[in-house]
Amino acid sequence: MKKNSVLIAGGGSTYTAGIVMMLIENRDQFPLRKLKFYDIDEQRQKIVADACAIIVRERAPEIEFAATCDPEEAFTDVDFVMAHIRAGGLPMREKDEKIPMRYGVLGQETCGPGGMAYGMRSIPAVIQLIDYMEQYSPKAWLLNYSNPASIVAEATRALRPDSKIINICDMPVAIKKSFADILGMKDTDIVERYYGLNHFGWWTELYDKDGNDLMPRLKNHVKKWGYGPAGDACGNPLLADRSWLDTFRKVKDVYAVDPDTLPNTYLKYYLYSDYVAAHTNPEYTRANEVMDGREKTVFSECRRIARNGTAKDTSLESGEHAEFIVRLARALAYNTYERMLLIVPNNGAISNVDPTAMVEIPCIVSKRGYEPLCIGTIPNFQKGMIEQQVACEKLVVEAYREKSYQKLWQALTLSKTVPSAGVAKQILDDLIEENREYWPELK
Ligand SMILES: NC(=O)c1ccc[n+]([C@@H]2O[C@H](COP(=O)([O-])OP(=O)(O)OC[C@H]3O[C@@H](n4cnc5c(N)ncnc54)[C@H](O)[C@@H]3O)[C@@H](O)[C@H]2O)c1
Ligand SMILES: O=P(O)(O)OC[C@H]1O[C@H](O[C@H]2[C@H](O)[C@@H](O)[C@@H](O)O[C@@H]2CO)[C@H](O)[C@@H](O)[C@@H]1O
Ligand SMILES: [Mn+2]
Repeated sequence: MKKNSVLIAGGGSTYTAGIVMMLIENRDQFPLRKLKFYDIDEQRQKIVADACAIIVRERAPEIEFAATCDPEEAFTDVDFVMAHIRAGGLPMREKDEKIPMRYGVLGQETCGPGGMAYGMRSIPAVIQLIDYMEQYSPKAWLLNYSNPASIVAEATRALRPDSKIINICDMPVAIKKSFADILGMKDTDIVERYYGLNHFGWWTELYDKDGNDLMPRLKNHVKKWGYGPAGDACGNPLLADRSWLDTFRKVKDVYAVDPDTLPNTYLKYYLYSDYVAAHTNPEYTRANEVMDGREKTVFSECRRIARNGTAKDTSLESGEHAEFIVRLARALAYNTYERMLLIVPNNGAISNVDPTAMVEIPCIVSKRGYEPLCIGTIPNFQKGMIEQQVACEKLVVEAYREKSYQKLWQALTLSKTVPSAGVAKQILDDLIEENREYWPELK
């Protein structure tokens, strides 16, 4: 079996250690020869890298490990780049979330004005990663988690159409784990049909390996509990965070709008934007929760490992985020023909949606890349929502390319989360002020 060289871009991410654990645990199926980290923040990356160097040394000493901020060293001799960078870091996420709330509009990492602001920062950063990869390892694949994945995907389609990049999201995988918990099954035994945009999609069919329909049982549960557990019992670590449990519960109301399908949790931001805005503390948003929670937990554990010189008793662990990206790399490297949800050019897969939209749909993955499955015609409700959202995302990318204030204003105005062009303009003007370091100067 050929051994792989993997580069994790965004080495200082709170998710990096989880991916390292997953790569080590799965090296019989996806063998590694080299593992490198790349980041623009040397100090932040060092916290994670010092711990991961110990983990690799103790558990898989045959893997050559390095962490660097030098693009040439990072991107040379690489088979896969796994990217999860956050342009502007968590402090800018906090601004994305808080600025729209000044005007009564919800603030979210990937949805609405906050998502668009983040998109304007992420586009050049992810394009830069592609260019480094193509310069130093032109045969490599870039598997990208960096958000907002929809806008990033549209930008890569428009600006680097021939590049070997696949944009992905772990939300459907995480939701599928909830389906499995609800049904008392393994998630790998559930087959799905799903379509939409990133953080904006619907399941139309879920069945088991014998072809039995799982939708009726799931719908009965969702009507009462959303995607949360029945009652208070909960073994899912994600739902230990109150805000995630609320989101999983709110699916009950999102589902009620279209009981023929099961929705992605993120649709609450579009269908219940007033409720979300009214139920968010404008002084303490999700970015604050993450800085006080996941970031502190992961970094203090990394520092503890480095201090003790061992990771034998570590609490660091991998989850579905790591599992999904490693499975994707394995399918590309070893031709497994695995069926996975990817964000890809529509190209007719959803026949009544713009062929140039970047859609999230099931694909078959092999050494030759991905082959999307055909979805066919979708109903007017989903079609209308998708078209509005695709227009927003395309306008953000056009605004970035043309440095156009007008187009970014149109993008914000068109978002289902924003009540008027006047409010859109106020939010945009504040976002421009706070993003001067990251956005092109708009004309
Ligand atoms: N697609 C998905 O479903 C999914 C799931 C989880 C997380 N994410 C995304 O993963 C990313 C990381 O999340 P996090 O909470 O760990 O963030 P984080 O801020 O903890 O880590 C991101 C890292 O990226 C680095 N970085 C920023 N700009 C960079 C650049 N231009 N080049 C190289 N490195 C750069 C930062 O220095 C930081 O160390 C975010 O974009 C988040 O939205 C996506
Ligand atoms: O608010 P955050 O930073 O905790 O989460 C934002 C991300 O949420 C989704 O990712 C989930 C993921 O689905 C789950 O499997 C687990 O890994 O937790 C993640 C959240 O921490 C979403 O898909 C991402 O795009 C968001 O960045
Ligand atoms: Mn996602």
